[in-house]
Amino acid sequence: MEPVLRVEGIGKTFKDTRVLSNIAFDVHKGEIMAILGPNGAGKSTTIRNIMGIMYPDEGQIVFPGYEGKALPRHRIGYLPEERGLYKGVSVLDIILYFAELKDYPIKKAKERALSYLEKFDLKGKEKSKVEELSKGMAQKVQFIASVIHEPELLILDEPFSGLDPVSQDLFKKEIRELANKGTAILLSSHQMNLVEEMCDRLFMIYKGERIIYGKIQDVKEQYANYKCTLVGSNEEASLQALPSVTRVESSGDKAIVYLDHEVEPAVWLRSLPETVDIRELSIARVSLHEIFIDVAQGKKQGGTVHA
Ligand SMILES: Nc1ncnc2c1ncn2[C@@H]1O[C@H](COP(=O)(O)OP(=O)(O)OP(=O)(O)O)[C@@H](O)[C@H]1O
Repeated sequence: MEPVLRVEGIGKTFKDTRVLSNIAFDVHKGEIMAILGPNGAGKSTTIRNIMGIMYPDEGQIVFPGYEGKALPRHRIGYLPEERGLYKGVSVLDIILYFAELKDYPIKKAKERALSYLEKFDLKGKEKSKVEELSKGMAQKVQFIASVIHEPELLILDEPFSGLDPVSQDLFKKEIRELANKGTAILLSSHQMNLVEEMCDRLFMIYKGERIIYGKIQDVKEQYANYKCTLVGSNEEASLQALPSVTRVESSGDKAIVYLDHEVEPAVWLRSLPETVDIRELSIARVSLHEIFIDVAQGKKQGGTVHA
């Protein structure tokens, strides 16, 4: 796959605090690549280095299609973490202003803006001033402004923060459609469960360092053991004593039984003794969030998984 952006071993220190160490990943055409990590992990600092808002102390940012040339800003769309649009300007004018900044044809931009406003439930708001919009509406307008010029690379810093679930779904759908049309997308989030279903690859960062990098499916296969959620009257100790159980978390009649990496769910189910009381049972892989907690707490070794 064609990389549109290559981050090569960047490091950054503020005063005497090291906030990024040897961060390296690619973003390919047509994929959604997520930088995931908790607050303060270094996601925005990584993005600001890519955008040339600040410069890395070590390593470099490379746009392989533009070898040796300056950052191709007109080919990049950027939704910064700090939201903010000129408040006194109308919705349509602000979007067209962004299109003009990127040298995008205004007539085409206007058509695209109107179609996006309709898609995002903002039809009729073209002439409203930004200050008259709700926070979520303003965020939709800022998103439109970041994609109006059909960027090759789209960088979204925490695109879902502050959105209600319906708007989150709208954004998720739109981001997926853009990737399907070939846009390379890099998005950052600390809401792992939200991006779990939509990203193709991920880079998990913790305290400025990579802890996992790879395809979402490979990460899940390598790190995500199965867990069995069980409702029934069972003693925690008796569940803990079952074969291939690594740990049990129980609350009342509900228990989550975490299984060894090697376990085949069907084989494990057949091995359960008749003494286990089962009123409800489901088996699923643990979530990215749980993988992250385990790796960050040193319970599992992180690394690159067929990146
Ligand atoms: N300009 C700066 N000067 C000094 N320290 C900074 C600066 N910018 C960021 N940092 C520090 O770098 C670290 C990483 O911050 P960053 O904003 O990249 O995290 P993040 O992963 O985006 O977090 P969040 O999810 O909270 O937005 C933090 O410890 C932060 O305090």
